[in-house]
Amino acid sequence: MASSRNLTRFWEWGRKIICVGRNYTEHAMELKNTIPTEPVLFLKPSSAYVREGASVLIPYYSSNLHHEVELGLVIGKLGKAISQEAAMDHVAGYVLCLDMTARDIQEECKKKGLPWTLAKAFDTSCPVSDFIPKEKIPDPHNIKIWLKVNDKVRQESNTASMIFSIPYLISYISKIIALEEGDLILTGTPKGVASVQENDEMKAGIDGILSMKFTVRKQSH
Ligand SMILES: O=C([O-])CC(=O)C(=O)O
Ligand SMILES: [Mg+2]
Repeated sequence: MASSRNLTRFWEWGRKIICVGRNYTEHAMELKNTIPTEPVLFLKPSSAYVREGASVLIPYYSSNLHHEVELGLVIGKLGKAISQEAAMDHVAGYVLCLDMTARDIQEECKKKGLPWTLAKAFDTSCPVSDFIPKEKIPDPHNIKIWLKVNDKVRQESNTASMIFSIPYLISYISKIIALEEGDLILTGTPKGVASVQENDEMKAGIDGILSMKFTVRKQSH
C-alpha cells in the first residue's frame, strides 16, 4: 500500500541505512583490504542522518574522521529476496551520501575483531542530499560522483567502477534483510578517502544533477 508519508523526505521516517563496503577495487586497495567476493555490509541508525545547513561532527573519541562520498539508493517498496531482474523496480530514487568514518576507531575495531558501530554509526555520520527522482538518473552505473574539501578535489569517480552492480546489491541484501519503503542503501565509496579537520568545508556532487555542502565541527562532550 502506498504510504501517506512523503518519500522525498525519507530521512524523517526512521528506516534502515544499509551500507556496502569495499565496492570499488581502488578503495579496497588504498585501505589494504582484500577485494571482496561478496558485498561487505554494515548498518547505520537513522539518527546518523544530517541535512545541509547542519554540521558534520568529529566524534569526541576520534582524531581521524574520513569522508567517503557514495551514491545512495532510496527504496520505494517492500521486498524480500528480490531478483536482480526486479531490483530496479524497488528503487524510488537516489541521494548523494557521505559515509563519514572514524578511521582510527575502525582500524582498532578491525584489529580487535570488534564491530564498526563506533566508527560508522555515530550522530551526523550520514549526510544526505536532496532526493533525486529515479527518472533523473537513467543509468546509475554511469554517473560521476565527486567530493572536494576546501575546494580541492579528493574523490572523483564514475559509478561504472563498482564491483557489485546495483541489481546485484539489492538482490543480495534483500535475501538477508527485507527492504522497506524509505530504507537507504549506500553503495560504497571510490578511492581518495582522507581526513577532515574542524572548520573544513566538504562539497560533494553528482555531475549534472546536484551538489551539497557540509561544514565540519568538533563534537563537544
Ligand atoms: O570503511 C570502508 O572502507 C568500507 C566502506 O564503507 C566503503 O568501502 O565504502
Ligand atoms: Mg563507505
